[in-house]
Amino acid sequence: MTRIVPPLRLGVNVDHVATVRNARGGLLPDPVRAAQLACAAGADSITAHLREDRRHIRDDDMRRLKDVLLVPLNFEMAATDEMVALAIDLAPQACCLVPERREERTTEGGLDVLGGGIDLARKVERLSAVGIRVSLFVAPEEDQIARAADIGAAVVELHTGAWCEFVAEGETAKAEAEFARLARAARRGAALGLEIHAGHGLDCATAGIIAALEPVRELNIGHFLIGEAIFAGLEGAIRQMRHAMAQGRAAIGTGTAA
Ligand SMILES: CC(=O)[C@@H](O)[C@H](O)COP(=O)(O)O
Ligand SMILES: NCC(=O)COP(=O)(O)O
Repeated sequence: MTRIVPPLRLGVNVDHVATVRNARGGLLPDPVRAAQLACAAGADSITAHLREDRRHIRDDDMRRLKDVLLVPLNFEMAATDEMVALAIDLAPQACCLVPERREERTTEGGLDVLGGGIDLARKVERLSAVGIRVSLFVAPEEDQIARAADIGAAVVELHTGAWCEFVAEGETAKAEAEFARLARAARRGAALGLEIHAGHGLDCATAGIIAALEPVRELNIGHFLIGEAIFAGLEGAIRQMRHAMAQGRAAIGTGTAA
């Protein structure tokens, strides 16, 4: 019997186009132009993280993205009152609530959904009430995922950063243990009715591996693609990524998937 494997979407994160722009001031390179190119190359959605310190994406970038995109915009943001108000005003198709610390170099760890209490639950409710699909960016911890379902999130995005670091450092045993945690978390979330996304630090190799986890429906990838675009162009980088994801997905049901 033929297995119908659900498709895997690619969300392209354009934050680090803005990082390069902001290194010199001015308007170039423009993350909105990168987003349009990414869409032409086959991105299913665009992700942008409006950090509280505006170190890369800025408010005006979010407005312009919302104005021009024909694919869903995934607004990544800290779970603060300021960001919730901005998101409600902008009305993107999706919001991903992430933990944020000013002094961090990049997003460390997952959102503490259990510790977020009623305040986080209310934020999820306010965003959902205006039709925004809410995702919580979490470490692969089953109790956090169960709480995400309890407070009405539609999606969890599993933080793949620790796994990718172990892979890059050649820490094979740690990488295998972390991947097993991701696989368990994905199954548990799907069983609770959550849609499962994954992202952070993925490259073609790791994306190809995680693509073979059937419950995972979307990967959000930025830093690698924007870096690889220097060598292969954005279209070329996205083509390579799509190929890696398709190969990983094709392994499902053949007995060769992880
Ligand atoms: C939450 C997340 O994984 C992405 O937003 C990614 O972190 C890119 O932004 P930073 O590199 O600023 O964390
Ligand atoms: N949510 C993860 C994301 O959008 C991209 O993360 P990265 O590929 O830039 O590390």
